[in-house]
Amino acid sequence: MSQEIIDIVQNYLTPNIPITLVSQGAEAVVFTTHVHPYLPQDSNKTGETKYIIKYRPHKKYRHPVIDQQLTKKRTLGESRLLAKLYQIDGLKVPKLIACDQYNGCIWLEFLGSQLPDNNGFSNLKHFLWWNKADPYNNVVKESLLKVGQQIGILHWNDYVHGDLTSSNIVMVQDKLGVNVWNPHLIDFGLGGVSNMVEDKGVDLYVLERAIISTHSAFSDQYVEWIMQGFSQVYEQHGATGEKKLKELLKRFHEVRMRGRKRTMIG
Ligand SMILES: Nc1ncnc2c1ncn2[C@@H]1O[C@H](COP(=O)(O)OP(=O)(O)OP(=O)(O)O)[C@@H](O)[C@H]1O
Repeated sequence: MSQEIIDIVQNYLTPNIPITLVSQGAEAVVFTTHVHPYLPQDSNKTGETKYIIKYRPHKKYRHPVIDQQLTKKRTLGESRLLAKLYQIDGLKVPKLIACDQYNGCIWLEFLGSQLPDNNGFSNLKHFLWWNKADPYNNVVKESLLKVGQQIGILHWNDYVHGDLTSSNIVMVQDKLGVNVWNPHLIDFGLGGVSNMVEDKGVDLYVLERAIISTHSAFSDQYVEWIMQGFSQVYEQHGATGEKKLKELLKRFHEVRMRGRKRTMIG
């Protein structure tokens, strides 16, 4: 990780906003902080509340003007999308707190927690690993049904994720029950509006591949539960929902077949 990028972000934020590095992806560098971008400092006296700062660094290989335009477009695009998704009934995504498109920065609500016994951050991938000793327990089943419902709500509203891996689903423990986990969808950098069954089928396929690659022994059952939850959302919408679901499942199957053929041929 380049210290240069951390210094740029720290310099931009000023030393009043201490940051901790979380990850460096292809697109963005992600930090946490305990300081809210515009509320008074004492609004987080206990220091319990954390925020995410997602920063899109300058890409040296791009022309500076194009780079600035792209950064602005992508930062604003992800922020607008998140703001819209946050308003959809039942859909769980992080709350957008602030957006500085000129500096490529988004502030978000921090979701999730560390899993017990050093099992890592509570994304779906780690959550399933954490449960591997009893892989089909009821908490896993209920959680995967809810994962499917989240994707169902997203797709039913004609939005797609674009990078639906098990790391981009964060499991948030319910305040009222230690065994209740509510999946939230994060990282909408490649997301957008789409009513195309192809885009939705690809979302489902990407998640299926992610689960097969990390939890192959249990993936059939896991994907079945996710698809059960997904289908429930469509079935709630009567004949129209059933019809759309049928088309979508057909395309998901086709995307899967194409993927298998590609893997076989190489
Ligand atoms: N709202 C959030 N709450 C908690 N953790 C988050 C949040 N947003 C991002 N993260 C953490 O930061 C990581 C990277 O975030 P994100 O996926 O949005 O960035 P990215 O650069 O697109 O990543 P990648 O290229 O790896 O997909 C996530 O996997 C997650 O661990």
